[in-house]
Amino acid sequence: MAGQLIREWTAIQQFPAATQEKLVDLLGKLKTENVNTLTILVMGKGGVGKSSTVNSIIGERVVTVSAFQSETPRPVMVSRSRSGFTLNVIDTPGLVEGGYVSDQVLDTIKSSLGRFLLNKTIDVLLYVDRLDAYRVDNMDKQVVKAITDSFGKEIWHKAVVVLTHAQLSPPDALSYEEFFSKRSESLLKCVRLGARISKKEIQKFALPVALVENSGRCHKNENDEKVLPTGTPWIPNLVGTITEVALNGKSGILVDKKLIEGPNANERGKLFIPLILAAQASFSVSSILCYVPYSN
Ligand SMILES: Nc1nc2c(ncn2[C@@H]2O[C@H](COP(=O)(O)OP(=O)(O)OP(=O)(O)O)[C@@H](O)[C@H]2O)c(=O)[nH]1
Repeated sequence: MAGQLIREWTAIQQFPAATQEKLVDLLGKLKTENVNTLTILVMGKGGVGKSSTVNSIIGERVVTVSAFQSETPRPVMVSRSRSGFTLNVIDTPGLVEGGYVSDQVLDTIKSSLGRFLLNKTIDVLLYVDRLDAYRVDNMDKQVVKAITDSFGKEIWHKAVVVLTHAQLSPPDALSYEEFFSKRSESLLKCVRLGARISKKEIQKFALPVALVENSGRCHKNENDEKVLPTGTPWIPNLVGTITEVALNGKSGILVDKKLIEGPNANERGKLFIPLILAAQASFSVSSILCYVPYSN
């Protein structure tokens, strides 16, 4: 991991004792399965809580959070180690710019992954959105499609759908559970469409959903752990889901030249050859026509 600074994961001690205990158990589970490094890629639209979630997982403010577009240069990889175990979390910019999925942002993400992780794997994708959004539209499908086109359909084997702003009071007469299941079902439907997961394949792609409440005003239980309205402490729950996905037997996504440059990079290059040759030819012709020989 060229030039990547790996710090000791001291912020784990900032978590309440009950959370620390569960996290240490989960890291132990990974280590018994010979997983000594876990690399998590965080992606989604802008303003959905990607950076806040990264900070919540690490337990300190490692990336800037802003109500407006963040000014911290991203992608950024934060690495922490603890008792021989290394956690890498990669925060990325929002994938939508000016109402469209930005190819430029995707290219920047891929080239940064080349710097951070060449020939290593992405073990888990956190696909982040908000629980308190009431609509799923074509843009959501386009974002998932763009991720699928760049990383392959297999990335959804390693995905957790993360819904932030989880401490909400549902509208109308819906219970929290009903609201959650409606929102997550419509988002999962959209992810399956964008990822081209057919009805036959639904069983193969588990797509677990984890709830997150990054706000400092998140309710706490008697052990001082941040809890969801259902009473579940969400940090160990999220890390538990990440651990299950990491150990689900499917391969991680290898960051190789093909992924960084795109599967058809050579083909795309070939398409441009006739254009380049034509431009060169017209340049030579115009140079000849413009050449006025010097005469005495
Ligand atoms: N109440 C609440 N606010 C949140 C939560 N997560 C993020 N926010 C707020 O939402 C805003 C955007 O959060 P970020 O973490 O910067 O979101 P992002 O997806 O990284 O945004 P971009 O930088 O635009 O890509 C900030 O004002 C956060 O404080 C959450 O779970 N609950």
